Amino acid sequence: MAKEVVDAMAMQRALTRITYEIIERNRGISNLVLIGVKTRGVFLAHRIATRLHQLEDTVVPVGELDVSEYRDDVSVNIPVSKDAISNLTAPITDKKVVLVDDVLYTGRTIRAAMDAIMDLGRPNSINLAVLVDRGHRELPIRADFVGKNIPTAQNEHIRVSVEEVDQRDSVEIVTADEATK
Ligand SMILES: O=P(O)(O)OC[C@H]1O[C@H](OP(=O)(O)OP(=O)(O)O)[C@H](O)[C@@H]1O
Ligand SMILES: O=c1cc[nH]c(=O)[nH]1
Repeated sequence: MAKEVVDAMAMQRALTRITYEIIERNRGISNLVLIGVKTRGVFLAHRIATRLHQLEDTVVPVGELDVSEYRDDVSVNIPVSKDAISNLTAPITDKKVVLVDDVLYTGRTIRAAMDAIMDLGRPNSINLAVLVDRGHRELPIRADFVGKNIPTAQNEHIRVSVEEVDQRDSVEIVTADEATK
């Protein structure tokens, strides 16, 4: 059975709060680049960029990162490469990078994401924004901006749905069995 823990309004509010926190933490948004982790992190990054544009009247670039082949727990461990990042035209050296993902769990995806970014150049800083932190980290990684902390059991799964691909915005806790359906 799925239990909704964040509805569409709450997701919008969380993304708006994260946007304000990004502006505050960076004392503005000059030199900022957002990098969304596929799949749903990319859509969340674009939503944050839209809010940044509305609030600061500045277009912040959004890169798209696909680390699915590069995580260290898949059977073939291919070294992460800068080619995993698309849509970015300007160099990221000296930029303040904010990585955006929907769920932070073991931290392995974010570790792979940081490898890909460091392969591209030397950013001034990398911060992490996630919609949900569900705990159970296996690496020393934490998020700087969190939409909602949702304590979970190992055998549960967080399912994030976004309008752009799932025709609705929500966060649900589902059983591991349901997650594979
Ligand atoms: O902290 P971790 O243990 O790495 O888990 C978090 C990652 O898992 C999910 O991606 P998934 O691999 O399911 O791909 P998807 O986003 O395309 O569904 C989620 O979107 C995060 O990227
Ligand atoms: O619960 C989880 C764990 C990893 N990735 C998800 O999307 N949900």
